[in-house]
Amino acid sequence: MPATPAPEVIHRPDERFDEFLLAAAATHPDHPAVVEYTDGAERVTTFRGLRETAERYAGQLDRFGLEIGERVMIVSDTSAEAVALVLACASRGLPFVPVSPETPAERRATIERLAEPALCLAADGEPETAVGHGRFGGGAIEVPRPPSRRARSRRAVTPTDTAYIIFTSGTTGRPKGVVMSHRAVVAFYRGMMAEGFVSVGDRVASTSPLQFDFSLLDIGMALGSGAAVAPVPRALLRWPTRFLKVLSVTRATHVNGVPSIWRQSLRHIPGRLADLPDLRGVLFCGEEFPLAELRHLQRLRPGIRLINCYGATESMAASFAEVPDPLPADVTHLSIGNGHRGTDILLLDAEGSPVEEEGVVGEMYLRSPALMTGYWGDADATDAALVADPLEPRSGQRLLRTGDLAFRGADGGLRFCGRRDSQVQIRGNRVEPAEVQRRLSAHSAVCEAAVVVSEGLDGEAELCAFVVLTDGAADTAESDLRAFCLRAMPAYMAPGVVRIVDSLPVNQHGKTDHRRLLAELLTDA
Ligand SMILES: Nc1ncnc2c1ncn2[C@@H]1O[C@H](COS(=O)(=O)NC(=O)C[C@H](N)c2cccc(Br)c2)[C@@H](O)[C@H]1O
Repeated sequence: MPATPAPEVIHRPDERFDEFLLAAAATHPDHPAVVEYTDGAERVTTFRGLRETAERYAGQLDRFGLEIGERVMIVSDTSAEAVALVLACASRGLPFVPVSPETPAERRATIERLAEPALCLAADGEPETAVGHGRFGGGAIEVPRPPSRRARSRRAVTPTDTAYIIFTSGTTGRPKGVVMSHRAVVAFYRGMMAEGFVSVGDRVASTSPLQFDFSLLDIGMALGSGAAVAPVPRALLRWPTRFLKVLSVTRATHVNGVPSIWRQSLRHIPGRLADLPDLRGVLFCGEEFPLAELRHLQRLRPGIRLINCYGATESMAASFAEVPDPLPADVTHLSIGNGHRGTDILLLDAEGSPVEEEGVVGEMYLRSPALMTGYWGDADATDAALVADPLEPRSGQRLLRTGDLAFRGADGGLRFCGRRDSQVQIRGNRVEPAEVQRRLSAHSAVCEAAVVVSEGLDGEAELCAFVVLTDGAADTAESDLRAFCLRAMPAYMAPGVVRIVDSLPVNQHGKTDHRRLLAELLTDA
């Protein structure tokens, strides 16, 4: 008798963000929705419990008489309480603005000045005195000085209303607020569900801060499928033994995160990675996963499902691509696929014409119902990112101009190969630093590499490489690494400076922090 398939979660068309995430409460009320790790044990919140707490928070929010569209800033990491508050805000049409508790005060003040939230609620911390500031916990919201009541002119929440605003660092250093509607987020979630990564009863470990939309992917991937999200406490993430202990205690079947979350475990306790009996899938995004590390992970976990998820906050993500198991030795770029179901990634040249030939680099443009509404309060930046369809400008359809470069592989799948604005001219030749970084990462003695561009003594752009060696390769010299590059690329692409360092800095999202590397160069100059 074949095992009866797990009952499906029932989704209705045009669900609000919260309705999508709580759909499983109707069919699987007693299944785990959030599995938290506290003091060495798991604490489970079921879908019924999550829905009840969300309803309590929604009732608390009603007391303030806010207008649909008024923002609620939430200062918290991912937790059952924070997810419940997010659901409550979405049910009332109040865009939530997630901010990490470790966000520097000045940046938080900037985001607050830009977003002008009606409420600013922290999971814990000192009692607030400013108007609208307060705390949330246990289904209750306390705001010592509530905001003035609003005149309410909107009657109902519509799918094109804003579900959340995520502030990412813009190239100018001024945070850009990415405005995402209910319709866009749910369209992305449906595209992701079509990939069938997780099912009822699974547990998705989430390793990104709530302010990073990757955490919202994790929450949607889990709850939308009737599975549980298992937030990994930020403080434990940086200790490999504790990180793996959390995965073991919460019985994580999937782990989502940027590539750097695996680095220390792969380097120092690879054997322990083999010990996690429930783990069967890893989804990564945000930057390229160094291939040597990826192959190491595959050797330790034969049969594990590795998903390369590509995308920008402006569309949550754009594509999912399975990593071949094992990854063939001659592969130099991972596929990012061609866009998840319901999207289409166009590859266009500088003139806006389609690039058809294999191996030719173009810029990716994304056609998708999951595109952002725009950047908060920045119409010019919005118009630069959401452009008329270059293939049919008359349609009025807007595409996301990603700023990302790619080429098509032999299998038709796209290969990411850097950002348009990171290209440099060196001695008259166009160079993509990511290409040099990939070459250095392919050296057997290298376990991490990053390449930044600085100004050389002659005022020319110069490639500077920072390299972390594998434990057994301490005697590898910078000259060996430069020679390794020269064997595969023209001289102008070989880094002028090669620094061997103990580790690479990562930003608050866990991505290699190129800005900090540049700053180190300038201070040493
Ligand atoms: N898989 C890859 N290979 C290589 N380069 C990648 C990948 N995914 C991104 N990137 C780069 O990161 C940029 C975007 O940065 S971002 O806006 O901070 N957002 C992010 O990184 C995270 C991004 N929102 C995301 C990705 C997946 C799921 C979710 Br949910 C969210 C992209 O434009 C790319 O340049």
